Amino acid sequence: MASTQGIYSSSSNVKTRRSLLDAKLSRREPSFVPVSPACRPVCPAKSVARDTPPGLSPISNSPHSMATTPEKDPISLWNRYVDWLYQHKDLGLYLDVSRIGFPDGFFEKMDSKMQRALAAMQELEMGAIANPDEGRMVGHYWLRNPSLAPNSSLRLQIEKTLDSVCEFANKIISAEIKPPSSPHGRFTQILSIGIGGSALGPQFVAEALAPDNPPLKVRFIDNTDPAGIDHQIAQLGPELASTLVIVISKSGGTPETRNGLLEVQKAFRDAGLEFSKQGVAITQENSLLDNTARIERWLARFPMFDWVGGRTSVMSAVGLLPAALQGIDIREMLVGASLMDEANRKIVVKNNPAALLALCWYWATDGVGSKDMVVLPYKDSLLLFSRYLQQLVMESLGKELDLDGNRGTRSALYSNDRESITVTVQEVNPRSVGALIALYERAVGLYAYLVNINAYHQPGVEAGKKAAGEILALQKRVLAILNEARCVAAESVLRPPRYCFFDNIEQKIAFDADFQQPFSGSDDCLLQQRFFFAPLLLYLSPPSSLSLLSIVASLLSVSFITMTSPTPLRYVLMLMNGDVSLDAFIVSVLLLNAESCTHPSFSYRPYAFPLPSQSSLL
Ligand SMILES: O=P(O)(O)OC[C@H]1O[C@H](O)[C@H](O)[C@@H](O)[C@@H]1O
Repeated sequence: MASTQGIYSSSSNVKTRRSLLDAKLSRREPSFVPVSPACRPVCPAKSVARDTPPGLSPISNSPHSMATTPEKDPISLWNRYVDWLYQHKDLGLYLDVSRIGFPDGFFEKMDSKMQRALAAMQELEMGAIANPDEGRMVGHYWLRNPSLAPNSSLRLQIEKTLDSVCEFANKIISAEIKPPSSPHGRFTQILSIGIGGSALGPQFVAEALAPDNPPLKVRFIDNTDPAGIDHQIAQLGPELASTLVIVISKSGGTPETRNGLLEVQKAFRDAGLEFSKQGVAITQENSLLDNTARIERWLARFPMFDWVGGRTSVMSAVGLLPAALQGIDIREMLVGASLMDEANRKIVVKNNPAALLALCWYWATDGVGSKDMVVLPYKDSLLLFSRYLQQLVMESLGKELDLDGNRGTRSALYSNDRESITVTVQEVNPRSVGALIALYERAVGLYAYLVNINAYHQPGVEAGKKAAGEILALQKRVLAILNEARCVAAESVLRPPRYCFFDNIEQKIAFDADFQQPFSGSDDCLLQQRFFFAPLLLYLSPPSSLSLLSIVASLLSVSFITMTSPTPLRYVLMLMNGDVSLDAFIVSVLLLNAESCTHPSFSYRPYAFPLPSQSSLL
């Protein structure tokens, strides 16, 4: 038996307990998933869901109660459990919503809204343009039942891709396709490079379902942190020669993924290996990645369809290929998801687990996302389900991620008036994992309809990627200036100079004062060209903005900044590199007349550092 629990906590309440709970949490790491729809206040002035319809009594005995106090009497609670328990016998899946405090009549009150949501879902499944921003259909449900695809060409695409995934995986596992220079004579490792929707699904499936000794072991590069990438490559060591590198990117142009690819390709070159003989791309046709893979003649390419969103792509080649290579029965996963989809089409809410979940979310969060959802997997192998759900819910329902903590048994939670939902599967196997994924995908879709938002478009994602392009260009210009200074300095002294001054840096790089640094902290997007010269003190003059400073910080991979006080309008910002000790400051940046230090990218703390004059340093 394996359970996962969704618990609802009001943000402020949970926040105060965060540090305590953070310390206690270990393997059963919860994820906090806001279910707030975008563009709505998090704290509602007035509850939408809790308006008890005329003639209905809230659960609490007190007529003045908000009906938020869950049922406490054990017999009533038992009756509630018996009344509401949803069971899917073929899937061995149980959904218990009895500890959500909705009153009698709530489901009836919501029925017309839910019926509209179900009808919209039906249209979506029939091929409606559910993502109007991009003029796209939304078809992840067809992936597990191609006969539902709105036309035969889409159906064939799905079936052909599934067949080719299975065929390729079999050939790799049986060593019919092998790496050119591996002493093992076959592929033994997978290195998957991708981020967000192109990483979390495959990671979850691997953690949940991979056998102890899979035919190929999988590793992931899912961030642009150079240390993390180096670590993965170092761990592979000589096995790089028998590693299948799968690069996953729907758009084919995500900078983080590209950085990972460039670093891995460099490792292949350094080891005298030919990357193209071991590289596989999963991406949309004609994307940058697709074209690169085609021109460089990589080992294989698999399509990602424009009608599948990244966060719901785990049943496409994105999730299926890595899973099949680990010996996971992907057809069973698809069967599980398809059976769950069938259940989720039922119009009687009590018989429809996704509708039940969506309505409970609606109730628990007042229909305006007034609480955060905490997901606690009670089974280690489902640990990553919470991370997977974070992205699914966060990107679909569009609120920033909030981290908080609550832990305890269900009854402890309940006695503290925490509402919760428990999903239980009899066994964690491909079928039940497929079903879990399908359950939440649909619940998110239905909930989005209930709160009147579109779960399928992604405003901000493309804008974010564009902004990333701008910052990369700016970083290059800053880097050129820093490197120029390094060359000049290197001519005059044998060891790296301790202090450096940069005049007119903003003019030199044509820095736009309004530029908003879209990333925080130490994103390092220029792995290939890292600035390796590290002066002790770096002066920027004239006054530079904190956005510019943050770019310098990212180039130097610094992890935090401190600020001197109390000199008004005069700041020394200490940038400290994570891998040096406190007394070995890598660089500090002197900003004169800097703007107010309230930039959200950094945390500041007073640091008693004497502000030296330039002459005393030289
Ligand atoms: O698959 P890609 O196009 O490389 O995108 C990977 C990921 O990029 C960002 O993180 C987006 O927020 C995600 O929605 C997306 O899944």
